[in-house]
Amino acid sequence: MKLKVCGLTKLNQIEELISLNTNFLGFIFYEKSPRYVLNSLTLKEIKSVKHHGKVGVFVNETIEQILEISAKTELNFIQLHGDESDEFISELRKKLSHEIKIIKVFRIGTELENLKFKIQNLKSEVDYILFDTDSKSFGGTGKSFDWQILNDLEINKPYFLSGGISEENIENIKFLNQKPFVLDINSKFEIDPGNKDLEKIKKFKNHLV
Ligand SMILES: O=C(O)c1ccccc1NCC(=O)[C@H](O)[C@H](O)COP(=O)(O)O
Repeated sequence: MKLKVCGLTKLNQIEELISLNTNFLGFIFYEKSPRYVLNSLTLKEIKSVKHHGKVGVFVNETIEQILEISAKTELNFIQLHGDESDEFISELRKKLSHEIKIIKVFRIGTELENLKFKIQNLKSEVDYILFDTDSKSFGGTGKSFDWQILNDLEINKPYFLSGGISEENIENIKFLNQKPFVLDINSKFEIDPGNKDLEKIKKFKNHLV
């Protein structure tokens, strides 16, 4: 399983995570997040990060903004974390460079009825799925959802698992029929929002081998 560390805001921590072979680096471009990256880093600084797994996280952002930010920062993945429609994704795909992959987020809350249908009818324009816990703040809550729900789904794309992943619950991965392609960690590995606890991340990485 691969690892994504999301909500990065510090260049020295990013460099250390790269040296630890972290597979995906998540940058949040959502102003309301306490991990909004542009409060700490410039577009140029994000561009200067040399890595093939740079993920930009967007919440109900316009296509123009996504295109502008991804071009200026040289993102490799666009994570759509809001309520983006199929039409929006198709439009974005047409305009986005084909080297950039799209991750569509499914936030899991109490509304489970349409989930099966949505996953089965997912547009081919989507390259990866990410499952997170639903909340008013969209993400970064540190709360996990009931992973058993995933065992009732036919997941036809590689998926990222997120939402409160920590050393305490990682063992439960063994109960999943289809294993995640990537584990996405965030607030459970922070000293404060955007400031990662690298020692804790190093320790966690031992669970992935
Ligand atoms: O982390 C945020 O502040 C955030 C805010 C709004 C949308 C997405 C956000 N994070 C995106 C992620 O991919 C997180 O890793 C994911 O939500 C899990 O976070 P956590 O529950 O803290 O492990």
